[in-house]
Amino acid sequence: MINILLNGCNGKMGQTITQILKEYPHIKIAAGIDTNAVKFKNDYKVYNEIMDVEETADLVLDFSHPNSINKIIEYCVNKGIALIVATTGLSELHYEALSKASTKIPIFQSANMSYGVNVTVELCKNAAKILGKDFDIEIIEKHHSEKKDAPSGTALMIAQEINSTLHNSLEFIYDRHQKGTRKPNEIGIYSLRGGTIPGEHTIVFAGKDEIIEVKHTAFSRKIFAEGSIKAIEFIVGKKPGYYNMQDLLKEMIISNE
Ligand SMILES: NC(=O)c1ccc[n+]([C@@H]2O[C@H](COP(=O)([O-])OP(=O)(O)OC[C@H]3O[C@@H](n4cnc5c(N)ncnc54)[C@H](O)[C@@H]3O)[C@@H](O)[C@H]2O)c1
Ligand SMILES: O=C(O)C1=N[C@H](C(=O)O)CCC1
Repeated sequence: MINILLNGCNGKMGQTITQILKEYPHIKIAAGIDTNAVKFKNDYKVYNEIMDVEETADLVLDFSHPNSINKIIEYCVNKGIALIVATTGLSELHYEALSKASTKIPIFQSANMSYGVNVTVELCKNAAKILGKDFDIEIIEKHHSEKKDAPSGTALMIAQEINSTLHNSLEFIYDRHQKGTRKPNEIGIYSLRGGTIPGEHTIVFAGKDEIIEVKHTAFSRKIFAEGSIKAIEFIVGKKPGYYNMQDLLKEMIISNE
């Protein structure tokens, strides 16, 4: 049995995970944490504050807000348990804190828990290696109207991965208003917000007289929850370190061979 603490349990992802975990008897939510005391029919106790949690657990799964990162890092390091961070909108300081903590505990961080998006990243990196010099690359992301951060963590992750294959030569542009003509070393990242869109990312490779688009569409939040379950199974028993979806996929490929 794997026992988890679910940070942000009363949010959209917290509730999606609560529902999906009912189909996985080997993973139990020992307790939830949420600053919003709204009463859902959770079959686990919900705390306002992680430091007050009395239940023991193997790890913390976080789908909340960047304002809780420092506290959950402190909690996991003190307890010597693993941490999975799916929250987006993190700052450089948050990443530094996660990296420091990963010398003591296993940390899994991914702006997108779906397999599909992580395969999309690989496709785009390969395309960028071949087309990067001659094609202009731009990213368009669409999400629901309640999303707090922009651009999405996924769009930033895709841009960073593409940039790393192009020797970090790209300048990130988030807004073209009054910017003038596009420069060849730019990568544009644009956000649309509306309705209940669970998530859509389109990566455009625009060349002379031709265009390639790589697009991933999430039809529901279930894909992020299913990926989180794989991340839970992956991180349990791991040595301290900083892990991500690529590590999980590599392990899956090896076990499938
Ligand atoms: N990595 C992924 O695959 C993935 C997928 C979906 C969403 N997300 C990210 O997960 C986060 C949550 O998304 P959501 O759609 O569930 O948002 P949401 O706003 O519906 O839920 C967030 C929940 O966190 C709670 N919360 C806020 N501050 C908190 C704190 N300090 N401590 C504990 N709880 C706190 C809120 O009360 C709320 O219930 C966002 O950052 C989002 O971008 C990541
Ligand atoms: O609904 C959200 O919020 C999502 N956030 C992640 C992001 O910022 O990339 C993943 C997709 C859904």
